[in-house]
Amino acid sequence: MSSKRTVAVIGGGSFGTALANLLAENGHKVLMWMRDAQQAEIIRTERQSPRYLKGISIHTDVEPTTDLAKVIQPDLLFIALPSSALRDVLKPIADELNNKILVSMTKGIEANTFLLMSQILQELAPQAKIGVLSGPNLAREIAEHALTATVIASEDVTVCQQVQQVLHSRTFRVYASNDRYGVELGGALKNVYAIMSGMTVALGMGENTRATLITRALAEMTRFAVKLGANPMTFLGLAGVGDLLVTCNSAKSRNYQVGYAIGQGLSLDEAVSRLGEVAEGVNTLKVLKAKSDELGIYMPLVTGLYAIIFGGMSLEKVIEKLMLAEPKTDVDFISTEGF
Ligand SMILES: NC(=O)C1=CN([C@@H]2O[C@H](COP(=O)(O)OP(=O)(O)OC[C@H]3O[C@@H](n4cnc5c(N)ncnc54)[C@H](OP(=O)(O)O)[C@@H]3O)[C@@H](O)[C@H]2O)C=CC1
Ligand SMILES: O=C(CO)COP(=O)(O)O
Repeated sequence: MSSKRTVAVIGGGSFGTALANLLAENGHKVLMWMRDAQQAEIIRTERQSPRYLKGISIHTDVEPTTDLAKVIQPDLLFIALPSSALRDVLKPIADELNNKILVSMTKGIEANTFLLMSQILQELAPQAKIGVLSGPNLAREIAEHALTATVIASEDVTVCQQVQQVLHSRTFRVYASNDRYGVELGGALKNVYAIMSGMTVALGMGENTRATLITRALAEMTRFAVKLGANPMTFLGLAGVGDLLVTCNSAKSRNYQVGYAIGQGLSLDEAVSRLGEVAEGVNTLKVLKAKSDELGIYMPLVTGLYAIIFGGMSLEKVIEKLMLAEPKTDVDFISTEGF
């Protein structure tokens, strides 16, 4: 059993709150930073979040705070901010983050730089020890104690060990990996395919279609990752196929919900504002399309979804292009040759 410590969580949305509860249930004191003082006060007094994870009680050892100087006191910090906010929130306190253990839970890619969140952390705090937590981890299911597994990825084995120690519980199992880049890339890329999957479900397209989509999505994201130097084997693990399966199959996934709403005929803006929470796949689709074009990587699903959402192409046209494209071989994506 791990020794009890004080741990910080930066970000008080669905995932930050679910993780803070897990840590507190394991006996740790948790400082949870959020930007909104009113939300913090409601959590303090009512032990419920007014916006996220409705109906979930927030443990009394989770202390909400809007004070960044206070939240950076512990040695171990989990970061659960949207990718669009991570750099801006942490930049003013970057110097204080050096020599800490920083674990990113954010599944996104920075626009313009194509940096993953742990790479931004490294840039901001070069002396920090960095890890990435990723896997099939729907926040609500974690908060409801559904049996869940995840991956902590870091080049530094002590980071993996410490995260396993503070988080392991009867309902939450943490596997270790040394492939930080692959684990993080898997978590970011799958959001795009979850949008697509939600769309096919809204359109009543059947189980053969969804199984094909998910399998070809795995091929496509692995092909992309291999071209960027990641280990394809990582994509067969929890942070690859595991996370792809859960988000492409669950109506609890916000990215799936955005796709579903678009499939019902809503515009992207309407779908995103109806959601009211972060759906990282929308930005990831843009940056992924730009990067795959730049590097000349064959990504027909990304190209097709981009054409529908940002190019005004009809779904029928995209389906026709995908189905009638040049014949290919099946498991081509593990090899770096021949495609
Ligand atoms: N939810 C899930 O199941 C999972 C989420 N993730 C990842 O975790 C990350 C966070 O997602 P999640 O917690 O679900 O998101 P939510 O939408 O539930 O919450 C977002 C949180 O970030 C805050 N926030 C938004 N913009 C800013 C900003 N500019 N500055 C400071 N704080 C801001 C929000 O505050 P406010 O309420 O004031 O707007 C809120 O506390 C995402 O990258 C997501 O992909 C990963 C695995 C599972
Ligand atoms: O990453 C997730 C589950 O692992 C959550 O996905 P959504 O952001 O689509 O809800």
